[in-house]
Amino acid sequence: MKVGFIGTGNMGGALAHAAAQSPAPAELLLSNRTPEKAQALAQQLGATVSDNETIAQTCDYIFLGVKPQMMADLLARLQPILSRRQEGFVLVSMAAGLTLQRLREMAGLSCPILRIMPNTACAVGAGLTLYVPSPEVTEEQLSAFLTLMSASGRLEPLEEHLIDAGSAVAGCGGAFVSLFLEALADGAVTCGLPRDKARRYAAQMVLGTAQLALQSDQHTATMKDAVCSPGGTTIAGVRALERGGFRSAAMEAVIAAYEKTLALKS
Ligand SMILES: NC(=O)C1=CN([C@@H]2O[C@H](COP(=O)(O)OP(=O)(O)OC[C@H]3O[C@@H](n4cnc5c(N)ncnc54)[C@H](OP(=O)(O)O)[C@@H]3O)[C@@H](O)[C@H]2O)C=CC1
Ligand SMILES: O=C(O)[C@@H]1CCC=N1
Repeated sequence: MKVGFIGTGNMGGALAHAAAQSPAPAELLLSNRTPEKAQALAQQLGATVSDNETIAQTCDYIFLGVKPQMMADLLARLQPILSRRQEGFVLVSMAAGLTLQRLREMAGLSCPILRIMPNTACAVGAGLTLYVPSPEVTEEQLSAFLTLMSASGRLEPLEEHLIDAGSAVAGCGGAFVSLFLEALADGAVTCGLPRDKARRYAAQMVLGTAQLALQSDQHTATMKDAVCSPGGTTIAGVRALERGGFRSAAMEAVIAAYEKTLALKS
């Protein structure tokens, strides 16, 4: 199987990392506007540097890793090549906000398309990828895609009308949590902890808390109560977060990301 990545930036690159770890080895072709980026990644992954046209002509799965605003131009350029092939390939779009219908219009084709919403943790096997296949995607194509991406972390099907809301938390949330990690580390550094320890402790604690939330049936409110001793240290910190509008800020971040995703459609 041949798998091509057009656009090997933050997200395309992370998915290429995952594809390189697939239990069903595939030949990986990488193309990027700035070729040095594709070259560096190809060296790391044992992949081949290619170009958009070759990928469109030869690959079974064509990952489109460009910004949503660049997708129309890219697909218009690929359209003559893809229309000559007619079948035997799947377009995989990771672009925020672009619906299957919009992608079909841009490609000028009713070919198999997988609309996915991954996150950057796919690079280390701890990602979450939401996906919605177009009706043209066969069971075999979907199954091969899921195997190809199985080293990326969890893969979950989602109805298309929910994918923008899912994207606001699963796709964008990594940036919000990174800010939180940075702030936690800054707090600990202010209290005298060396920077490397502060960063590591914060990341390990967030990882562990997320695992506890996923693996136990506890509500997060119960998890919070279990850390807060009456009259103790944690509740003093919780009070400070509430004073700063922490929960409201986190909600607003997700809602703002969702609203911006909707704006990308227009
Ligand atoms: N970053 C994330 O966490 C997530 C991103 N996404 C989606 O992934 C897509 C890419 O985002 P992201 O990786 O962050 O963006 P980046 O800017 O990091 O990557 C985009 C890449 O596409 C390359 N590129 C642009 N035009 C072309 C072209 N015509 N041919 C080949 N390569 C091209 C760019 O090259 P150059 O090196 O020259 O800039 C760049 O490396 C977006 O659609 C976004 O919505 C989805 C989920 C999460
Ligand atoms: O910021 C963005 O537009 C992309 C989409 C989801 C996460 N990052």
